[in-house]
Amino acid sequence: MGANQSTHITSADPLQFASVDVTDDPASWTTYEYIVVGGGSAGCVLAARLSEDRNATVLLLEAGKSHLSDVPTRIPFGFSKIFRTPTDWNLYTTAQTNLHGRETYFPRGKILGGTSATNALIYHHCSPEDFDEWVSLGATGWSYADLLPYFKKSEKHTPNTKIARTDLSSRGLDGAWQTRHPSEVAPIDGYAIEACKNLGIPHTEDINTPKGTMGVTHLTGNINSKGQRDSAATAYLTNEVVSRPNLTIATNIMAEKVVFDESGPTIRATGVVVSVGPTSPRYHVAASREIILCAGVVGTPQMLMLSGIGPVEELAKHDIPLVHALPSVGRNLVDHVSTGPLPFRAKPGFTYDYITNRFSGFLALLKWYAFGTGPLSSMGWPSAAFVRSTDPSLPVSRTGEEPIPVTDQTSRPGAPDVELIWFPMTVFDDKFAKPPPGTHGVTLAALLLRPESKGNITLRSRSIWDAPLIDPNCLATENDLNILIRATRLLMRLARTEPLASALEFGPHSGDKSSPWWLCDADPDKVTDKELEDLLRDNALPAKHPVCTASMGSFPETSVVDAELRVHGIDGLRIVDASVFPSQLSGHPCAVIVAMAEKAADMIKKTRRVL
Ligand SMILES: Cc1cc2nc3c(=O)[nH]c(=O)nc-3n(C[C@H](O)[C@H](O)[C@H](O)COP(=O)(O)OP(=O)(O)OC[C@H]3O[C@@H](n4cnc5c(N)ncnc54)[C@H](O)[C@@H]3O)c2cc1C
Repeated sequence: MGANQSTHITSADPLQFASVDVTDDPASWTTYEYIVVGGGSAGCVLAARLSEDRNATVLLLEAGKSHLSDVPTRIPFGFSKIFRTPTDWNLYTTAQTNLHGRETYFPRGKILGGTSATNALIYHHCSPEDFDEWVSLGATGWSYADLLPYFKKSEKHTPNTKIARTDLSSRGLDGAWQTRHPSEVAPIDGYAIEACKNLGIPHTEDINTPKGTMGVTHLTGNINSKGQRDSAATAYLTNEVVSRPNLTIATNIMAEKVVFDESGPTIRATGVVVSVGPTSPRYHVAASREIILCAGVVGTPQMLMLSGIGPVEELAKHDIPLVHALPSVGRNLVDHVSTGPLPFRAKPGFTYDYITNRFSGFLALLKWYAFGTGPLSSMGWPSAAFVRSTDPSLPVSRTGEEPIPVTDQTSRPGAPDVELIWFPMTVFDDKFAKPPPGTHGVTLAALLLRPESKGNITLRSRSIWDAPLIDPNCLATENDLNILIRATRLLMRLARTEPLASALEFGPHSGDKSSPWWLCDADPDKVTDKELEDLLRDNALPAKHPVCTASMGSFPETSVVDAELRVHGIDGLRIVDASVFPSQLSGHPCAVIVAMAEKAADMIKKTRRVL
């Protein structure tokens, strides 16, 4: 099937859209104007927007399967059930020196919709101040004011004043991507919110406004009117979009590398090599205007390096011919760091632990399927508190003692560096293992939102089929560790604040660190900072928000793309995904990535009109 034929979603037969690798002459390859690599959170937006112009032919390449008729990704509360399945890339970090050498799980979605189809559904603009920092780092045109129209363009928000008064002047009401509060949350949620208020954390009705993100809030999620997840694929790849004759969507296809025309005065990206397995034939497909990499924070730098763009020494290590040296490719990996799950015992009736019982779980599934309601329509983290670890009003130390020293890492004084969250079930590890029958609990966690520590993505081999080495370098600085120690003690205080305290059950303070409940029972005035440090080194995890591995900036020595998201020194190649963030946001990144893709689509369309 060629570029001009009617298409829907094709799977695993590159001959339907690409040319067999019989010649090096791109003129003989199947040609599209735009090739979008990676049908994830950003890629779906770009494919949909660029193909609005019926004269533009667009090919979307996705390594994972189609989202159509995939049920697990539709269940809002069930995202952890996707972990380590074929819908996930099954990635792990390298041994983390500062986490007692642990290799931690690093989930990423492998399906149309990408990680927006497998994440925790939290819709967040993040802090307006974060984007001021972006501008100061060379990302001209990416201030919060610049992005707000695209947040609005992408969102279709349905308010629910019974839960919170969202600020409709800052929210999109007729965009593609649905957001709303879940119709049901576990009772423990209200207790945690009230406890936050009693602890001195202000209540914020809507954190997605120019006023910023501080305070405790009911989160909005990407949930549709049927209580199902709305991913970038379900939102943007509608039946109308998928049936456009100028759009080809190819799934179960790996994009291996970009190829270039180096014969002219500038280097131009001309095509992509694809395959369906490590030993399958290679196929070529050409782009007459642009190739847009949307393969995510891991896939994009891996592809760039395999294509010959990256740090000279890294390419040389794998005998990859250098096309263009860009030392920042794969560098500057920053992820939020979570305390990891910290379970606290709850009294019966407050949590969703009962759905781990097979019969109750089945009833919950039926309820969700038939009515779109019940626990499975809820979000894992339906509310959260955004705070500053340096806030002198918050109890982050033992009574009467100075808190462990930290220096401020926030983007600006109005932005947070810590997020407190609560999951209405007992989780003993990141596998979300089933707790023993009869267990009732809430799992608390804190996220370090502005780590100083930076890691990198490097190549394991010169094959795209070998996952690259992922080193987020968690807790590499003392300051990162100390902020998380303050946050952990704050969580302990929150648990012992009414009315949450009355919904939980505490045992006597004990030194038994082998018990999963030791932090629950530990007295926040007795536990030492050293004990909390040991806990974090044993329990902390990258918080699944990695960014910056092909960052935006003005200089090729320190960044990979310019403010128009064009790869420095290469014509016809852009990057649109989490890898281009100039710095880490103090919040959840998916809404920003979708808004960024909306803005990028406008930029690309404008170029097309000019040419
Ligand atoms: C468990 C979890 C929970 C999270 N919760 C939230 C949350 O609640 N809110 C929030 O805002 N963020 C959350 N995030 C983070 C957020 O979802 C991601 O940062 C975001 O979706 C990344 O978007 P992206 O476009 O950069 O990449 P992705 O959405 O991951 O898209 C990349 C796509 O490229 C494809 N791909 C990769 N390599 C290739 C290749 N070589 N050839 C072809 N295709 C390829 C992938 O299969 C994927 O579809 C969470 C993440 C995880 C893992």
